[in-house]
Order: sequence, then structure tokens, then C-alpha cells
Amino acid sequence: MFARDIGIDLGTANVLIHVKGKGIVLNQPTVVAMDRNTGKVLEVGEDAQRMVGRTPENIEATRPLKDGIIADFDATEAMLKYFIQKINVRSFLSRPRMLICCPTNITKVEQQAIKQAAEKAGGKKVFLEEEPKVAAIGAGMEIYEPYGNMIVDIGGGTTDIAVLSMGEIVTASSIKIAGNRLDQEILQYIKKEYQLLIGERTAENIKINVGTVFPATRTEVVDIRGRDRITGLPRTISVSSEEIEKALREPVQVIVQTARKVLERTPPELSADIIERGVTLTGGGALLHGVDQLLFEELKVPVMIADSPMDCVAAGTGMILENMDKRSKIVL
Ligand SMILES: Nc1ncnc2c1ncn2[C@@H]1O[C@H](COP(=O)(O)OP(=O)(O)OP(=O)(O)O)[C@@H](O)[C@H]1O
Repeated sequence: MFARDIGIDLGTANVLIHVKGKGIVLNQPTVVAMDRNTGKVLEVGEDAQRMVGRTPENIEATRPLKDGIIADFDATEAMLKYFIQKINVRSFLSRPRMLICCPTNITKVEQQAIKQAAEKAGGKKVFLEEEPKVAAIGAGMEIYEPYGNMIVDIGGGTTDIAVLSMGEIVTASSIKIAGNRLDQEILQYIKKEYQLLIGERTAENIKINVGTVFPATRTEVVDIRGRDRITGLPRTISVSSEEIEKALREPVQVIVQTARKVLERTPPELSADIIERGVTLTGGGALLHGVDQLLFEELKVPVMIADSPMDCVAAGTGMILENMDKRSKIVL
């Protein structure tokens, strides 16, 4: 019996695994909890995420990837091993082939680190593919046609922006400003304006539940709890969508300006296609309230949010795996 091929969206925030012929079988946060003294892995994924900000001294709940690349090799390897074991694709006799996605501008050394971690976690042969290309395929864009297609993939650690035509990336940019950075901006804003310390998960909840990046389109208010910086005691405050829009304005403008620069570098024929076909948003950041409106206003091209934007990369790996043996060029 042969092991099935698998596709992995090894994201800074979430890991998704697609098994050929089965679809997406795993979707877990990229978090590992380890014993600081022994280095032993205690929990992985959802169970580890529940511990973030709540661990005793001897336990550390960390994100092994930062900005789309491996920050902690051992933790990444342990996490991948755990997930691969969980989905039970290894057969007695053979190990699976793996297709893994990575940001467009990572170095050869960083690519090698991802490959090695996957091989050590049980991959027989490991292929890497560029994330925006795979996201575009997963979003159903016809990237193999001779037309310009533009994708903006806003993940947890990186925003990858690319124009593709005939199956190749024509212009692209990858920046380390995405969901996690927006959470940090919220955390800093609350600290500065209210002298209140909050955790990353609270900041993320604020972003999702009341945040917006397009002025005057959301009017929610939420009560949040944290620790007063001065007294050290717990305190509750109310935060509004309007405040969060202001707090996120600067980093979101960097994403907008990066998209603009990619468009400026795009050959005119392809630009004309993009005016007609629009820009597709993928990744969890595509769900950021108002991001489609903002990009439409700033770039003057139609903007669509992909169906299930957080699943596009994993779905794209599945489509590539289906065709893998028919195509020759997929190794970076
Ligand atoms: N409804 C929402 N509104 C705003 N942001 C959201 C929403 N849902 C998820 N996110 C954000 O999406 C991000 C995670 O997206 P995704 O899973 O696509 O990233 P990733 O693939 O792990 O990261 P990367 O591609 O950078 O390695 C997180 O920052 C999360 O807060």
C-alpha cells in the first residue's frame, strides 16, 4: 500500500493539510507548547494555543514560524511529525510525498530548512511551491491562461502580492506585515491610550469582532479586560471600531502601497487584464472588515474575496498534487 501525497499550508498562524483524494483533513493553529527545562513537546495545535499567555514558568507555548519562515526548527519538526501522525497517511511500507508552500522571497537556506523539517517529519520527497501561486490556484483563478491575474494573500505573518500569467509569477512582493502585526498594533494602541495591558489573543479578537480598515463602515463597541499598567489590577474598558480603524491605518497603508507598487511594475497588457478581471484576496486577512473596499478605493480595480479564503493555499496544493505527475516543473 502506498502513502498518499499530501499538501501542507505551513502558515505562521495556521497549518492546513490536504490529502490527495480526501481534501483538507487538518486545520490547526501553528503553536507548540514545550517544557523549557527538558525541551519536551507537551501540546501541539489547538491544545497548545489554549495555553498561550497562560503558561507557568516551566512551560513555553510558542509559534515555531515567524513571518512565514521557520524560527524554531526543532519545534517545527515536532509539530509536523505530530500532525502527520494524526492524519495517519504513512503506510507501513512507504512515506508520503509532500508539497509545501512558502513566501515568494525566502532565501535558499530558509527553503532548505522547510524541506529538512518536512523530511525529518516523514516526507519521502518534499516539493516547495510559492504561496501566492498556490493560493491563486486554490481560489480558482485561471493562472495558466495568457492573462494577468492579481492576488493579494494576507496571512498571519506575511502578505504576498503577485501578478501571474501563463502559470508563472510576473511581478510579486512579500512583506512581513499581515494579521499578527495588526494584532500587535491593537495591543500597543490599548497600552498607550488606556494604560491597559492585553494579550495577543484578546487583540486578535478585537480585530475580528470590532475592527475595520475602512472608515465609517463598522460601528461596534466591545468591552475588554486586561491588567492596568499602573495599579497592576484587572480593569475593563470599551473599545470602538473607529479607534481600531485608526490604530490599523498605518500598517494597512503599507499593504496598500505594496499592492500599488506591484501594479506599477506590471506590464501594460497584464494591467489591462487586471482592470477587467480584478484582484482576488485570500488568506485570513481577506476577512478583515473593509479591506476589499479599501483596496478598491486605492487601486481603482475590482476586488473580490475568494470563497473560504483561509483554505485557498491548502486547496491549491490539492489541485497541484492531482496534476503533479503530469507536469514536470514544480520544484523551486
Ligand atoms: N474574520 C477575520 N478578520 C480579520 N482577520 C482574520 C479573520 N479571521 C482570521 N483572521 C486573521 O488571519 C490570519 C491568519 O490567516 P492565515 O491562516 O491565512 O495565515 P497563515 O497562512 O498561517 O500565515 P502566513 O501565510 O503569513 O504564513 C490571522 O492573523 C488571523 O487573525
